[in-house]
Amino acid sequence: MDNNSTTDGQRKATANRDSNAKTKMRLDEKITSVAFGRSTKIDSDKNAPRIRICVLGFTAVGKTAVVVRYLTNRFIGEYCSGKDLLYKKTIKIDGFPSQIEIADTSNKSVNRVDLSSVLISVLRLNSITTTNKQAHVFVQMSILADLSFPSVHVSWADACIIVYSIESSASFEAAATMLEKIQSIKMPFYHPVLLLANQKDLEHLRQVRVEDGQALALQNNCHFAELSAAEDLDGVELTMTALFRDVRTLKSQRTAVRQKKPSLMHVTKLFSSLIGRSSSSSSFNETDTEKPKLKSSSTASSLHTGDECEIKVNTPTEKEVKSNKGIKKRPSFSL
Ligand SMILES: Nc1nc2c(ncn2[C@@H]2O[C@H](COP(=O)(O)OP(=O)(O)OP(=O)(O)O)[C@@H](O)[C@H]2O)c(=O)[nH]1
Repeated sequence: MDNNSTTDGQRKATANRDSNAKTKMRLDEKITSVAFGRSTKIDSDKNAPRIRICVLGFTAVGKTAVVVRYLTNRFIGEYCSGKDLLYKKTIKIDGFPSQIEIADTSNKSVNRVDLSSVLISVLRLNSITTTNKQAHVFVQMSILADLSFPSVHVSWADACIIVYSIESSASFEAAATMLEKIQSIKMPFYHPVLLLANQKDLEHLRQVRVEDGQALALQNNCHFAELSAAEDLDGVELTMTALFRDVRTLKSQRTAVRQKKPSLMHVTKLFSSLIGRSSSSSSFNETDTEKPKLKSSSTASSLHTGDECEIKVNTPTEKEVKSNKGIKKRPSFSL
């Protein structure tokens, strides 16, 4: 009995030490990791563009292993998972700093719906005939499967990395479904996705051919790489950097387009000046050369106050009219 409790105590102490070591590993090299959704100060260049990545995939395919490998250059073997984590680091891409934020999602996350408990309540609620019950459960299951999908993380991200393992065809099928869901969330915009086949070192256990991965990536217009987080440090580095570069280029292109887009103010001004010009040209053909100015003034004021100010400078106010200020006086003749 005593022996057992001592062993338990020792096991707990070892587990604590291990988890502390893992946390330490995550926090060095200026990497911050927090629960997804919490805000932290980033110890970095605030002007550097931000790149947000969401890593998702089937259970135990090496999502955390890939992220930690990229951020720390290390492969540890066992990772404390079970919750969604957000890693932050400032890196240089082609010599320019970028703030990288990587959301590492976990299928065991307590933040998302606890599938088993919801499923049990669904089954309890079903007091109908067996056939109907089966159909019902099937529908509920598909809804629940959707609830487990990290839609919030995907919407938040600029790009996604879907990880599967070459030794698990189930993880490959899950990756295909996730790809579809991402496209449906991000439509109609192009959203960079990296389809990452991990655990390449387990060649003898391979279930997914490299051609199948390539074909799926091609069908969905996304990046593809097959590597091993355990053995291929350069591969992880190059693949991730290529994705970040793609995101950065895309973001700067979108910003440029947004800046070029005429603002509402611009459009209104343009419109009012066009209306002003057209009305003035039509009235210009009439008789009085002074009239267009007055007409354009009234049209502009109803459309845009900015133009009104400009034009009013030349238009005498009621007060000015009364005091005869601002009106060209006719030369007076005295007999
Ligand atoms: N052989 C080999 N094992 C790997 C590789 N990448 C990860 N693993 C192992 O796969 C297991 C799962 O790795 P994790 O990184 O925790 O996987 P995960 O997808 O984050 O897991 P969940 O968040 O629990 O879904 C661990 O035991 C890792 O050591 C790899 O490239 N090769």
